[in-house]
Amino acid sequence: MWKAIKDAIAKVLPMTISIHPAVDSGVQINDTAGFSGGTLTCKCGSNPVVVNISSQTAHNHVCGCSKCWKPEGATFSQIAVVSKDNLSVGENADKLFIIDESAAIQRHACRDCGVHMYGRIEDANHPFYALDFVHTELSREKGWSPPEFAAFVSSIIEAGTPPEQMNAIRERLHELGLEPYDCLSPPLMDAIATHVYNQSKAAG
Ligand SMILES: N[C@@H](CCC(=O)N[C@@H](CS)C(=O)NCC(=O)O)C(=O)O
Ligand SMILES: [Zn+2]
Ligand SMILES: [Zn+2]
Repeated sequence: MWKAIKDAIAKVLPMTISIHPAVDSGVQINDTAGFSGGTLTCKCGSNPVVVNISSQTAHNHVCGCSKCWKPEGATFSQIAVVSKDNLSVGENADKLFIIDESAAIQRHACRDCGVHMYGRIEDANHPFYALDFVHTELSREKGWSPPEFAAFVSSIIEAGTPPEQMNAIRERLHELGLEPYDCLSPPLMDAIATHVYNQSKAAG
């Protein structure tokens, strides 16, 4: 329903493209100084899942892939990382289930509202092992690190965005200061490649 309305509007008014509610009116530059975490709450009206995070996040970005959780009507998700040692489930952990146990990122979602509360990498050989992926928009606290770039932009086509809208969407991302990439940002891709090189060197 939302998607049909959004597509119809985008056809006549391309500038109304919604990237994500957290950035659609401009990326919020919060006061991040001294910020050391907060709580994420799922969308359930009663017995919500609560996740505690005891650090600032890193590498916040918007992601266009089909696997990351997006709020209703959004084209992208917003996602950042924290060390798994700084994340714990505070309430209603029994409501969480893993969306896809075979995925690199094990996304723990609320079975009642569907929100992904955190995504964990369990494979010790993965470049991002020991990091958890989180959506800080689920928190009421201000001060989380703002999104810095847009990842997996071409992937939004897989979820139904018409390819003809891609120029306008990439332009909008530029305008917001979120450089669009079709995978991750160059520093993150370099970190992955360095990890692969070091692993192959260690293996001889
Ligand atoms: N084109 C694919 C891309 C999926 C993808 O590779 N997503 C990235 C960014 S979240 C990833 O690292 N996925 C690992 C995983 O989902 O476990 C899609 O849209 O589904
Ligand atoms: Zn929920
Ligand atoms: Zn993603």
